[in-house]
Amino acid sequence: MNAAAATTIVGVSATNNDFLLAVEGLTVSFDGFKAVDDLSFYVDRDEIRVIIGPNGAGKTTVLDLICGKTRATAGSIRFEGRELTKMSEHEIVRAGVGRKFQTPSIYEDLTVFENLELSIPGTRHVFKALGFRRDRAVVERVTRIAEEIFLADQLTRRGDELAHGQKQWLEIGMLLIQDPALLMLDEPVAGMSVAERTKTADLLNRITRGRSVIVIEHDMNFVKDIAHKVTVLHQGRILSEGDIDKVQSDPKVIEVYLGH
Ligand SMILES: Nc1ncnc2c1ncn2[C@@H]1O[C@H](COP(=O)(O)OP(=O)(O)OP(=O)(O)O)[C@@H](O)[C@H]1O
Repeated sequence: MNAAAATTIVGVSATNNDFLLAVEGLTVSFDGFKAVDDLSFYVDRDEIRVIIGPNGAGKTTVLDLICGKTRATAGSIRFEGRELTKMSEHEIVRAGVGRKFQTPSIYEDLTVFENLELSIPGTRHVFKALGFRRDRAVVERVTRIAEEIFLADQLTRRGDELAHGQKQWLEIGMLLIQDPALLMLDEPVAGMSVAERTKTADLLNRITRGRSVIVIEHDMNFVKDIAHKVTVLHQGRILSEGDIDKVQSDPKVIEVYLGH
């Protein structure tokens, strides 16, 4: 069911739990400036949603609001029926929301294996404990994720030895190993080669079985490869929304974004 249909059926507010994420009336003001202004959008289960828009449109701020880094001035963010605006960042992570920032933040002095292992919920303190041994389940889980992110043959390499694209994949893997129901990625292919972008599109298309992904992106070729639906932001509001063809041919979008 799409957002419009849900709104029609339930009337005023589409608090419909069919959606993985329902953002309604979301607003944040910084000293009176509304970076996000009465924004509503809905993300389906297993959907890849791409958010595009000019610089300063509010894209990163929307992700900051969803993950709890920034507090909303008004509005609601319902995720699997739970209200995120009232939860701390840690609670939001535990509820199943993973967020990757623009620059990779892996542990440079640890191996790929160790980076993934440390990201498994609950292993951080076990790792430090005397006599900790890796059990087979951990090894299998790390190996499975490493295969997904094209790093199966890089497990013993240190983070600082990886190429930029490999670091980006490792960070996606560090989120995937936590098995989030919603994964949010801010410009994941920035600085990647064309071949790496193609592999990343393949990776994102594979991982949406059982989870949804929100991606902020400027590279329209990449957007075409992954987007189920595109939301175009401008001045903190939705300028256009729909499939890539609809959005690309929308005169308003061409005027403020694509035509530049
Ligand atoms: N903590 C903050 N305090 C004050 N203003 C902020 C804050 N965070 C964001 N803004 C402002 O809100 C607006 C939206 O910023 P945001 O980073 O969300 O845009 P964006 O669409 O992600 O842009 P870009 O494509 O350049 O990353 C900008 O004008 C920015 O300066």
